[in-house]
Amino acid sequence: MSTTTPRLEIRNITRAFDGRRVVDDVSFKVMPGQVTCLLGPSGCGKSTTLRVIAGVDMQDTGEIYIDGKLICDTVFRVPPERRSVGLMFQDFALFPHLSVAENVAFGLSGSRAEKRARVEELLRRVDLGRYIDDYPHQLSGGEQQRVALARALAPRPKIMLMDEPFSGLDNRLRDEIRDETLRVLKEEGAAVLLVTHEPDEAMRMADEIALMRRGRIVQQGAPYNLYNAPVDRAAAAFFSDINVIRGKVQGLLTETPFGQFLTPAMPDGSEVDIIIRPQHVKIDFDRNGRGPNPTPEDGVPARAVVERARFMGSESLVEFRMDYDGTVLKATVPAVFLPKPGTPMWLMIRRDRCFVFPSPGQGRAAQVAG
Ligand SMILES: Nc1ncnc2c1ncn2[C@@H]1O[C@H](COP(=O)(O)OP(=O)(O)OP(=O)(O)O)[C@@H](O)[C@H]1O
Repeated sequence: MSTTTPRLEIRNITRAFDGRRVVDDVSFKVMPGQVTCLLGPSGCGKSTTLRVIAGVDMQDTGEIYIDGKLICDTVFRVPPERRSVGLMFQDFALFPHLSVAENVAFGLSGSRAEKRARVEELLRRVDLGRYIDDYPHQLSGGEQQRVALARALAPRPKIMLMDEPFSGLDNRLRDEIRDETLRVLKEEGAAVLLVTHEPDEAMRMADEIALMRRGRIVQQGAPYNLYNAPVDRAAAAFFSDINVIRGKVQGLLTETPFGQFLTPAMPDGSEVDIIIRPQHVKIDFDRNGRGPNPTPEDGVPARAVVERARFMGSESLVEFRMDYDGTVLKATVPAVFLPKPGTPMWLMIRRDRCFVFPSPGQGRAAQVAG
C-alpha cells in the first residue's frame, strides 16, 4: 500500500445551485507528479468542481486538502491566491500590453534577476525563448497558449487546474500542444487536474481518469482500466462506439447468436446486454455458406452481410447487417478493408473483451465470465 500523501484530496464535496446538486458528494485524490483527468459530458459539474478547488466558488459541504493540510471546509477557508494552485482555462487571455517576459513574470515574487532567470527557464522549456521581448499579438494561438502555460507554472504551483485548455486550438495543433504541455508539466513535477469532455484527450493525457456523470464520480482509475473494465454501459459507450447484443439469462448462461455466455451474477430470466467494442469483433470469410469453427475464445460465429464499409484513416469501419435479427453490428479493422455491400461474412466476438450489464431498467452490473 502506498503511503504517499496526495497532493490534492477532496472529500465529499457538494455544491448546489437553486436546490439542484451540480456536484454531488464528490471525492478523489490527485497524487504528486500525476495528471488526473476529470472527464464527463457537458454540464456534469466538472468546472464547478474545479472552481471550488481553486477557491473561486465555495462548496456547501466537504473538505479540500493540499499535501494533507486542510485548506477549505465550510468554516475554514484559505483564499485562492494562497492555495498554491495554478489555473489555465480555455480563454487564457494574456495581458496584451505586457511583453511575453512580463506576462510570464506577472505572478512572480523575488529579485529582478531571479524573476528573469525563471522566465527564461520556462520560455526555454516551452521553446519560445526567442519571443521573450515580443507582445502577445505577434504570436500564433498555439504560441500564446504556451506562454499562458509558462505564466501559470512560473510561481511553481503545487497543483495545476486546467479547464478544457486545448479546446480553442485547431485539431492538428492541439495534439502537438497537448504532448508538449504534458512534457513541461511532468518536468515541473506539478500535480495536474485537467477537466475535459473528450475521452481521447483524457486517454492521451491522464495517469488517472475520474469519470463524472450528473455531479457524481462513477468510476476512477487508470485509463486502461476504465476502457477495459467499464462500470456500466454508459461508461463503456463514453470511450468508443459499442455493439450491444441482447440475451436472456437461463440459469448461469445467456444464449446468443454468438453462442452461450456464462453470466452467473445475473438473475435467471432477466435480459442482459452483452457489449463489445467494434475493434474486438473478428471477421472471417464465407466458405460456401459456412464460417470458421467455434472456439472457446471466440465462441460461435454468426453470419452477416456487409452493409457499408468506410476507410477512416488509420482503420476501416465495416457495418454488417446480422442474419439472425437484422440488427447492425460494427467492426473496425486496422487496415484498408473495404468489402462490397452485400458480401456475406462471419463475425465472432472475443469473449475476454465482452462486458455484460443488465438491459436498461434492470438491477446492477456484472463482469462477464467465460
Ligand atoms: N453559478 C451558477 N449558477 C447556476 N447554475 C450553475 C452555475 N454554475 C454552473 N451551473 C450549472 O451547473 C451545471 C454544471 O455546470 P459545470 O460548468 O460545472 O459543468 P461542466 O461539466 O463543466 O460542463 P461544461 O463542459 O459544459 O462546462 C450546469 O447545468 C450549469 O448550468
